[in-house]
Amino acid sequence: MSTPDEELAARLAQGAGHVLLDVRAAGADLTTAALKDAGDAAAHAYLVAELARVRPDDAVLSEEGADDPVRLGAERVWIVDPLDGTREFSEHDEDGVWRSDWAVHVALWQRGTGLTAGAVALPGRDVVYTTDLRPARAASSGGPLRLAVSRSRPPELIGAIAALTDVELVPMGSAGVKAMSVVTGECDAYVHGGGQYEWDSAAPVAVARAAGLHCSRLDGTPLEYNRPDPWLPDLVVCEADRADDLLDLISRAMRATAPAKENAAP
Ligand SMILES: Nc1ncnc2c1ncn2[C@@H]1O[C@H](COP(=O)(O)O)[C@@H](OP(=O)(O)O)[C@H]1O
Ligand SMILES: [Mg+2]
Repeated sequence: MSTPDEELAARLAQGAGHVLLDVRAAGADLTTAALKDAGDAAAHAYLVAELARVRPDDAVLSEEGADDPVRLGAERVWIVDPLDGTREFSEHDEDGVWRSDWAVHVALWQRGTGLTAGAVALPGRDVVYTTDLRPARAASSGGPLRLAVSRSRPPELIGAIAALTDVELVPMGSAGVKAMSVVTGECDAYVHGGGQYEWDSAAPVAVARAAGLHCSRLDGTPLEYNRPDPWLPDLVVCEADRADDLLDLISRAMRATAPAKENAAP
């Protein structure tokens, strides 16, 4: 049974997704930059208006809004990324079809509990993943470790992991899409380092945790949300029973990249 907050998260993520599909359909004549801006702005406006209407007492932290410090004293904070994978939203694939690896993230953080509800919509694929809906997860292939990685800026760490073990890199846009690829079993893990913000991972982590997956910082420490500085630069999402092995592999890969950094020219 889903809670009212879970139902709301799903409805808002789906609603913002419809707004984004409309923006893209109407924006054929826009430049890529203008299309990205229009999508970010329209999805943000929809989300904050709906939250103000149905949850007027809750605070909001959105990638596209000014950060209101009232959230730091709030009991309930909606952490939203109106358009994650903005770049992919504005691009076509090699067949000339609009790319579908972008997402809308809606998560609820509550004081003392952390992330309590969340939804990740993939509007280009007409699917919404939520904290109360557990899709059947395809079994692990047993082959190389299938890693979901950024298609535009794969972290340096990924190369170091690939040097230590047999991996299959699966490039795609959007943190939400990558995390959901682990939820469905398309990939074994999503490993990210080098930079991100709370809104990039809050809803994906809420959904992945509800699906029984391990989610943490790369050093295994907890992901914490609604911090004064929303910078949350790294994370790993993977099957719970391979978390220890993967965290050990990440630790060795990080040690392998560290000397190169120390010796690098300033
Ligand atoms: N090094 C970095 N610094 C800041 N944000 C980053 C980042 N690497 C990835 N991200 C953000 O994480 C999301 C997924 O990126 P990617 O598809 O490359 O994995 C994107 O969010 P937005 O599209 O909402 O900006 C992107 O901006
Ligand atoms: Mg994002």
